[in-house]
Amino acid sequence: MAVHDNNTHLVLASGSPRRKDLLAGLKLRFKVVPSKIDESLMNGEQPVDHVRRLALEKASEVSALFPDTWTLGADTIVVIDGEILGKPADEDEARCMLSKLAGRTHEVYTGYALVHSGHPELRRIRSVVSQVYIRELSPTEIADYVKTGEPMDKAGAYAIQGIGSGIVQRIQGSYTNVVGLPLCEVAKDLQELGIYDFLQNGSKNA
Ligand SMILES: Cc1cn([C@H]2C[C@H](O)[C@@H](COP(=O)(O)OP(=O)(O)OP(=O)(O)O)O2)c(=O)[nH]c1=O
Repeated sequence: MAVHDNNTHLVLASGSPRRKDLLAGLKLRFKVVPSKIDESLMNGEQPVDHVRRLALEKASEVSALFPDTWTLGADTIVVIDGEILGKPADEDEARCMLSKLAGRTHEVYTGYALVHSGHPELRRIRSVVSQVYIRELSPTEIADYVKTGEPMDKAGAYAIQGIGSGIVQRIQGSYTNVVGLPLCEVAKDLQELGIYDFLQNGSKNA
């Protein structure tokens, strides 16, 4: 069954510069089209269900615009004591999130969905979890970090790939999953779907 042709590319359904940078690292041919879905939590929704649902909604919304094309959507959250932390609404919330995370281990979940507009039965929806330990932080350290602005568009109010690398003491699991896209798992899925080499090399393998 042919699920690609010479014009095939991947669409990344995301406005996250981190996801774009991560995917670019795989040297795949892709274009970026952000989704506009509502990312609210549903009552009683578990972390895994939440990230998988949002990843699928993001991918599906954008996929509808691109016939016969693969689309990738993703969603990342931080979870501590069963509480889901998304992106902080303001600096107060960012300080509050960082106080909860300081001196503790938390989980980072990223869900991702790969959907093909012409072959809905081929879709893949997965989630990956990593553990992150953030060192003890004084209120002044938290306030200073929030003032940098970096926490504001990041789940859990920190960026492991940025200034936040100075407060992450250790992680267990996938690093790219924490940044926003588990590349090893995504690459494996693209390989299993038979499009990884094609997306890297263009028509060479078509
Ligand atoms: C924990 C963590 C999250 N993040 C980012 C990744 C995501 O961009 C963001 C989580 O928000 P998301 O809602 O997953 O993504 P987004 O709104 O930025 O982009 P889109 O929905 O269009 O795909 O947090 C980091 O950059 N570094 C980190 O260490």
